[in-house]
Amino acid sequence: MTTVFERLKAAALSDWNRYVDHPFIRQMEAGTLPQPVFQQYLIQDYLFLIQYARAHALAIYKSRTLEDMHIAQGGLNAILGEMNLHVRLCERWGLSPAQLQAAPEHQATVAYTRYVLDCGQSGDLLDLNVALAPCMIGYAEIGRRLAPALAARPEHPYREWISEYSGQAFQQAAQACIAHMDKLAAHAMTEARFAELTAIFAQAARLEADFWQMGFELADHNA
Ligand SMILES: Cc1ncc(CO)c(N)n1
Repeated sequence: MTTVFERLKAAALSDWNRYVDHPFIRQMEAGTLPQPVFQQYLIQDYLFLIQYARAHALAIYKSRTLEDMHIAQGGLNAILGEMNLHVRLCERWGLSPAQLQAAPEHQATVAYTRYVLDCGQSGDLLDLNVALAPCMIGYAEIGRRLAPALAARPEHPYREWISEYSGQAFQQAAQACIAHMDKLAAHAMTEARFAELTAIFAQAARLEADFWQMGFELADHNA
């Protein structure tokens, strides 16, 4: 059976591909991504995850059943766990969590996180899950794609990042997200609704591509 996620991805394929196949990802895979670009990205991603955790918490609030609440809680836990990666890597560069939190949010971070939060505030749990989906499922797809680069190169500079997203915990969180969208759509999906959801999904995918691009811009700016 085709999942709602597969239908959304097919309907927004060019935006999806610009996100998961961005030069940032290609350079990361090859190990040629400049370190300052990665650092700027990761600092913004820490700020992103704080807001993104709020969006998962909003999904708990938007849940009308305990079952949905538990699923949303699983998503929240995955995000809070993911931030350990950011703290660990940034610590090595001499940045404490307090310093990370004090960094100014870039427009791309503000745009993406507040867009997702607004989808949840103005819409229902399905709208919110579709807005959250490119993040969870896209990073899992990227993790799987980049994992073979680690086997080929034991000293890969982006080993920890790739391991995080290709790892079982994150892969499972992405699978849960796919299954949850199917469950919610079984109650609420019409063809008109699908068109609206595609617009949300495509917008979030474009905001993801802008997020990668921001790393290059900030590194250029600070050079
Ligand atoms: C921008 C962005 N999208 C998705 C993820 C995966 O949680 C992340 N950490 N950051």
